[in-house]
Amino acid sequence: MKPLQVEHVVKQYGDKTAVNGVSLEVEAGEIYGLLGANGAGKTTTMRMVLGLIYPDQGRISYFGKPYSADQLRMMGYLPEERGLYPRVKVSDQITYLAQLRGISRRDAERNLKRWLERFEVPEYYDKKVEELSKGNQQKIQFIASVIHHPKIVILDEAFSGLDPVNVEMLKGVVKELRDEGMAMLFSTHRMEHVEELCRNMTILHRSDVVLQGNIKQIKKRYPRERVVLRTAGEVAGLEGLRGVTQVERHEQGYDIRITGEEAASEIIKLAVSQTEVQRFEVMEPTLNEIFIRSVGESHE
Ligand SMILES: Nc1ncnc2c1ncn2[C@@H]1O[C@H](COP(=O)(O)OP(=O)(O)OP(=O)(O)O)[C@@H](O)[C@H]1O
Repeated sequence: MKPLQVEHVVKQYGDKTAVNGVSLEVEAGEIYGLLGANGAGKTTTMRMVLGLIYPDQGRISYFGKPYSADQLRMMGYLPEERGLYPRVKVSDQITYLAQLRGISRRDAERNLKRWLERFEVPEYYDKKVEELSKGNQQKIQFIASVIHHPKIVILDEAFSGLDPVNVEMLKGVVKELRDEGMAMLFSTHRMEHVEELCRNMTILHRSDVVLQGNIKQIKKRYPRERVVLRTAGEVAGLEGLRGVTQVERHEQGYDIRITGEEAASEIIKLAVSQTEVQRFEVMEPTLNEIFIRSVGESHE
């Protein structure tokens, strides 16, 4: 049984369709990317998955069953708008939330201590939330979403407000939870995080699914139109080659836009005839490029 199955869900607010027939499945041990421009329908989809709002049409199942209070206990949610009480002590707040999700106070305290150690901030146990920096509050909010060992977790912009060191730390934790079998629905505007963490994704645009599937396979469907060339010296005449549309010169070499892979072999021939080539690579499109393209295409 899949932890999470969303089938053709539709949600309307008055005559505005916020989500128009979205289907997706998240496996155990998978981080699933949910992407889309502002207003695309991501939050509405996540709220339906959480049972906070009901779909007008379609179905959502959790390990093959419809929504119930038991399902709520096996879910965790990191909302984009953080919602901790500033004046309440971290330990009181998190153990309270954990108890609401069905675990004993003793287990909650033990789990919290373990999590604070994992995040290298054990001293926060007795601190009030308002005493912590924004990034450190974010760690506490993350702990709140996983303290009860949920089987399905929804992470909305999990890394926002964190410095690069803390982003890496939280990424490490997210990967560990994935490897332990958690199913995660991961929504973000940061494509590089999706690229690194997710196997499958859905891109929504104006309430519709515009692109969906395995990220590696999706990338293979798009042409390779960028060449990275690193050389010891100058290469003259790149702009004049057939199929080359743009040449950017950098300290270490060139980034070149091409219309097809034939142009790539002309580039390497020209470069080796003039200087030492240190790196030559015809790049796959980035997820960022694919996102802009698919959202752009659906605009048209
Ligand atoms: N409670 C509501 N009442 C009316 N319209 C709503 C409501 N919630 C969302 N919408 C509309 O539904 C559409 C989808 O909104 P949603 O919040 O799901 O987008 P999103 O993808 O999460 O956007 P963002 O990236 O900006 O958070 C938007 O046009 C929004 O204005």
